[in-house]
Amino acid sequence: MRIGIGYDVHKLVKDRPLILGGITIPYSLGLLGHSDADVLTHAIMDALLGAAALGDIGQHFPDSDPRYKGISSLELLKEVRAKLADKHYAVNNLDAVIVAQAPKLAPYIPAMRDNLAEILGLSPEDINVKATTTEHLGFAGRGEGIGAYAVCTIHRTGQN
Ligand SMILES: Nc1ccn([C@@H]2O[C@H](COP(=O)(O)O)[C@@H](O)[C@H]2O)c(=O)n1
Ligand SMILES: C[C@@]1(CO)OP(=O)(O)OP(=O)(O)OC[C@H]1O
Repeated sequence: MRIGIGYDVHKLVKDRPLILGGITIPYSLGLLGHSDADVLTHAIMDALLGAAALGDIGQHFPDSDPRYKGISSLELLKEVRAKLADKHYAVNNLDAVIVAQAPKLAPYIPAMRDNLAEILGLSPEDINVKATTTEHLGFAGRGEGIGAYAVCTIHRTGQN
């Protein structure tokens, strides 16, 4: 059994959609990035890559590469799953926290879990997503950005 951790932050700006776990959430602001800036999925990918000692998403999907401009982070997550499979690793479970003062995310979390589970070939029971405010403290509390943390465990499926 191996564990991994991921953390990411994106800035909230006007005229961008807010996409978390592949779900578009109605809000006046969205996250800025080269991809769709799905900060939750980014933290999860970094946790998975970390567990497999495969570096981080910036190394695999550089933000200088036009192939990734505007890409759905769920597409990148599929690639991360494949990269782990190439090294004979599969995911057991993951847990994540989205740090956002607003909007209220709880109603969207079941759909995020379903999306992530489908792509990772897991049951939604193997995926937990939580949300927290920071009680108006710091960049997230001021509504300047959204952060996400993720941890996961993976196991070997065969000989490396
Ligand atoms: N963007 C958010 C932040 C929090 N929640 C939910 O609200 C509950 C209370 O949050 P605190 O930061 O005051 O602990 C928490 O249980 C979250 O589920 C949310 O839905 N969206
Ligand atoms: C996801 C990638 C894809 O080019 O771009 P961004 O959306 O800017 O996200 P970031 O968290 O900065 O990670 C870098 C890249 O991997």
